[in-house]
Amino acid sequence: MSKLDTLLAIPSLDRTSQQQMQAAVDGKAKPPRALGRIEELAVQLALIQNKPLPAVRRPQLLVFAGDHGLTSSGVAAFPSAVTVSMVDTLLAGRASANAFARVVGAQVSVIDAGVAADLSDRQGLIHAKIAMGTQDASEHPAMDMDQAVSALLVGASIATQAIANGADLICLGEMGIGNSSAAALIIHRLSPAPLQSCVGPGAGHSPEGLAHKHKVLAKVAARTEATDPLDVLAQFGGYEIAMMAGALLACAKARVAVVIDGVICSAAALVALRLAPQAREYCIFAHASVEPGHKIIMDALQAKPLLDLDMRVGEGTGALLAIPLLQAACALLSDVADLKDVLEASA
Ligand SMILES: O=C(O)c1ccc[n+]([C@@H]2O[C@H](COP(=O)([O-])O)[C@@H](O)[C@H]2O)c1
Ligand SMILES: Cc1cc2nc[nH]c2cc1C
Repeated sequence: MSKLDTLLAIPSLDRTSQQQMQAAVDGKAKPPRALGRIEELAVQLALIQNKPLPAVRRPQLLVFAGDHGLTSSGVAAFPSAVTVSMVDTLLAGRASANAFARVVGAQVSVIDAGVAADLSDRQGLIHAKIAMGTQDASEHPAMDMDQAVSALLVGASIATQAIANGADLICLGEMGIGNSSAAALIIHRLSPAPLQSCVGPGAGHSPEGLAHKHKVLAKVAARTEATDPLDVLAQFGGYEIAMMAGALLACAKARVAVVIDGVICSAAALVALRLAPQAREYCIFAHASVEPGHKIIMDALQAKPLLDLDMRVGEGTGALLAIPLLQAACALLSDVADLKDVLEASA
């Protein structure tokens, strides 16, 4: 069995105790189903962790960073060099994700998946660079198959390590100028939906800039008819997307819940779940990105994000904001009285 086959051999979520967990939630001191989706999360976490009292005490955010050769075709409003600057900002604890992580008590790790700069001198960075950014996908596949598979496996081993170090919840996030283009192409091929409906302004675009992005991405899409998930990943990139997909699969394998951020992270989830659909039940979709491709993924995966805050930053910001909801779901099971005791006391 290849390493990839081993990673993809994920057992389906064991639902043996589902009725029992549902009964525990139903028996809490509240009107039936009155805590709505928090109740669903409680059951999901109990099944994932295989414990009647699941807990989220050591959440960990993994922010994967990578650059995209396609930016040389002018698909992004910001220059590629912003990827390095934001990696430095994340390392300095000054990005939105760091601020939110402090609020919710999460640890943050930043990973160089494929930034187009030598970052070997950066302290505190996880050095996992596969290449100095992807190839320009308008001319060539963004990466070759070996690079795509390596990135999946490296992402998986980073998540596995975080879990071995004690993380009981993994949040995924990314940073990469140009990666909304890679995400749009992946969504188009794997959902599948017309390319035009998958393309949005990304980190920001003038109407003219967005029209140019549509044109370039149509040319990229016309270069290949790939629909196989691994092939699509290799054709369109990028390294941070591949590593997030691998990390998601490793979480499912380790029975750890994994929180999915915005549109780029969700595109990585789409790749992972096309490769191993059983991993779906370990995923928590945190928030509805305003980027149009996000809703297409949610529909394709029959997922409903927890939050809708008009966000589109990335970095794992939305995933972090879902942590208190997950902790509330755990507290429902551990801290709330039983309805029968309340009713007996009132009799
Ligand atoms: O998370 C999202 O839904 C999201 C939506 C649009 C843009 N982003 C962020 O913006 C960057 C990609 O945008 P772009 O325009 O450079 O392709 C990348 O660093 C992402 O983290 C993130
Ligand atoms: C400033 C900036 C911060 C980001 N964080 C994630 N993606 C980003 C894109 C930009 C442009």
